Amino acid sequence: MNLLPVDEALNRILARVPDVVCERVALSDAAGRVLAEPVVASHNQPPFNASAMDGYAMRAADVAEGTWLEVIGMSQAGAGFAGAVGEGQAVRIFTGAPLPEGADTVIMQEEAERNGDLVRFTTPARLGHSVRPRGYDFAVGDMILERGTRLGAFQLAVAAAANTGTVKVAKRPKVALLATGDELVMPGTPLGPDQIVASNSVGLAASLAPFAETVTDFGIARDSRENLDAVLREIFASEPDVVVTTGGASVGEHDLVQAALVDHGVTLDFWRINMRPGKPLMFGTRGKTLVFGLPGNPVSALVTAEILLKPALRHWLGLEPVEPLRLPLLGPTPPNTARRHFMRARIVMLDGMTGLLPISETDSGHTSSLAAADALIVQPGHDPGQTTGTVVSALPIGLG
Ligand SMILES: Nc1nc2c(c(=O)[nH]1)N[C@H]1C(S)=C(S)[C@@H](COP(=O)(O)OP(=O)(O)OC[C@H]3O[C@@H](n4cnc5c(N)ncnc54)[C@H](O)[C@@H]3O)O[C@H]1N2
Ligand code: MOO
Repeated sequence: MNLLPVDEALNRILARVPDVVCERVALSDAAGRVLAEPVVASHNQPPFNASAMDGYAMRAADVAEGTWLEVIGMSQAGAGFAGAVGEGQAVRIFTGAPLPEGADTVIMQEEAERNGDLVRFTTPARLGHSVRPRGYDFAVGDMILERGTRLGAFQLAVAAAANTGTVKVAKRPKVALLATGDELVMPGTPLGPDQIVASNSVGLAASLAPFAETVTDFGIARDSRENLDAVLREIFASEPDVVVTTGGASVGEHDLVQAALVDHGVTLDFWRINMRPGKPLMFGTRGKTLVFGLPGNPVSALVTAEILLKPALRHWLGLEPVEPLRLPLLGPTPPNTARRHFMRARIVMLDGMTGLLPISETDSGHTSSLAAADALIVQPGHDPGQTTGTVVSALPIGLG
């Protein structure tokens, strides 16, 4: 049987991903989005030399043990001292307030002794101490955030600090999901004889949502061409960017998905990959729409989403690929078949060493073991099995 190598499958998918399309959004709507244009500082931060402490500002050279300085005024955040600090003088200052002209150092109030308008210090002055110089955080023209950065809490905060009102981000794809199978019922439904709860679309929706503008679940199509055709018509009429079906991808008589997709105008690029789980995955395009036919087995569906779908969506948004981890095995791995194996594993600390604890369960219908996994060990085809301590590659999973 002709099975496509995993890397070639991924390259063929990535080749079909369109170039990043930009859109401008308010910073307040940008959480989780990926920058399509860098954020560049248009002002200095802090905009002026600022105190990092509540205390006193003076010239370091004037501070000596027992020497009293005259307190000539106050500098508060938002209301700096208008004058200048001269020899033998100090200004009461608060955190974030502008350092007055003439002053070069701040000493915190815990190290000051105040007597009326006079102040002296219990420690020597260190020139420039407790002063944040103008532009110390970032200066005009600095690239604060690169293109391809995902905007999390810290990135949004620095963009806000840089006075950014809107950002240019990558437009996200609209994703359509469809489960197929006569045996499936929606989660929460009492099970009848021979029925199985449809779990794939719930998992896939969560997996893909961080990369998508919308993830629309088109429910369950039955194993009849009539029903499948009706749902596919509805899906394609909604003009999705990415369609993901699960089930019916294999060779059984009820595996109708491939023929139906082709009849609905999908050009099949490949079917069947040299990986486990996930062998019967199909991929094609319909115009600009990417179409993934994932296997029905729940572990196969969610693992192929990690290995092939999420990298495609990352590429869509201009995000760099996730680098594999290199970690020691905390238990042995068994010999592999000819297919590249993405083996479930937990990342744990054992005897002070962080490593990969292989999960022995390899069945592609065994969902509870996948729920316990943090990573997939990448076991090459024909790997003879590795001993504890061997450093191997693994992909972190379940991350946005
Ligand atoms: N003769 C062969 N049989 C099979 C082969 C093969 O090469 N020759 N490949 C096996 C492999 S590998 C996989 S993977 C599966 C994939 O099969 P399908 O994509 O056709 O999936 P189904 O038959 O529709 O379902 C398989 C399994 O998964 C359950 N399922 C389906 N959809 C869902 C869902 N949305 N949520 C939860 N569970 C779902 C379904 O009930 C079945 O138990 O084929 C092997 N067979
Ligand atoms: O590829 Mo199937 O996913 O091995 O069970």
